[in-house]
Amino acid sequence: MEKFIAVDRKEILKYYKPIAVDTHKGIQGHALIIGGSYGKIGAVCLSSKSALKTGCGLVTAFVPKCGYEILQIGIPEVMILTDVKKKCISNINFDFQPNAIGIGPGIGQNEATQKAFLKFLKSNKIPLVIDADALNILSNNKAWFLLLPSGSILTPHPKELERLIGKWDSEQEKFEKTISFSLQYKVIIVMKGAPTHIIDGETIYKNTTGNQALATAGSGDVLTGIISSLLAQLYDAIEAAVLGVYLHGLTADIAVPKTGFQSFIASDIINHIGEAFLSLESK
Ligand SMILES: NC(=O)C1=CN([C@@H]2O[C@H](COP(=O)(O)OP(=O)(O)OC[C@H]3O[C@@H](n4cnc5c(N)ncnc54)[C@H](O)[C@@H]3O)[C@@H](O)[C@H]2O)[C@@H](O)CC1
Ligand SMILES: Nc1ncnc2c1ncn2[C@@H]1O[C@H](COP(=O)(O)OP(=O)(O)O)[C@@H](O)[C@H]1O
Ligand SMILES: [Mg+2]
Repeated sequence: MEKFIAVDRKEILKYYKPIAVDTHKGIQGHALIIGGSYGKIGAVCLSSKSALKTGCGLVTAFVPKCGYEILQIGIPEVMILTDVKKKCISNINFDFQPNAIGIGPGIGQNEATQKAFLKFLKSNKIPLVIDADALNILSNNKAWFLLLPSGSILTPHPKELERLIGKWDSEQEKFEKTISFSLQYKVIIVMKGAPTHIIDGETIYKNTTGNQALATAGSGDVLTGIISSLLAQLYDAIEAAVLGVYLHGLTADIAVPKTGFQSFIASDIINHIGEAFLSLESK
């Protein structure tokens, strides 16, 4: 039996956890963002910066070598690990224990990257947020879904969702197929769109924030960073997905009276995350 929840401010305040006075960066969550390829390092910049701006204590990015200086100079707060290859990821290798991993923004589908992703999935036990080409690679290799830790969060836009579950003839069929997929593989599916729905088995969350300003390059990459950050801060997977989508949309609602729809870009989401949090704190 399906359960439907409208995600408004009242619902969000049930999950939201203010930052403790005596916290420190070592216990505030460490997110790892894995992605990027030649020409698409910007996607990792957007995800990593939004992870920091959503409150996690530490963020490390794993990118191909060509991303090193771009990230180091662009976002000095982010730590960087590089692949042996220059233009794409070929071997995912890190020697610390992140609390959550966001993988996919800008990663591409190079054969070496696909092999590296499979090797990573075979040993990984850390909670995951999976986006963009990491999702597309999985869609082409459905057996790999069995390797995901349960409660992993997938964030497809409609075209990526179609690659995941196949075509649908009606909205109802789209939801039925997504629910079946979520139940079969024990994953949370963030069906990005206008509005975004979050599917957790038979529970459907409908987000109530956001607007057409978000129809801009990189806005999904920012969402991946936001959700990865919340997951690293030890929110439950479903809380991280629902709160992340709500905050992401709220930034656009707050910004649009100042920016208009047209001039709003993905970096404006990042610039308004603070105001989105403040609006949750206000009475
Ligand atoms: N600065 C950067 O480095 C950027 C990198 N990006 C990366 O570029 C890669 C490719 O991503 P794309 O999503 O463009 O490629 P995809 O091929 O997955 O998606 C593009 C296709 O999906 C359709 N589509 C997208 N949103 C839709 C919607 N809401 N309704 C219906 N159809 C929709 C488009 O019309 C197009 O046909 C990803 O790895 C992404 O992370 C992009 O996020 C843009 C910015
Ligand atoms: N018209 C719209 N109204 C509300 N949200 C939108 C609209 N268009 C796009 N979005 C949001 O913007 C994001 C786009 O994600 P995605 O397509 O993955 O972007 P990218 O890959 O360029 O980063 C999603 O969170 C989606 O819900
Ligand atoms: Mg995307």
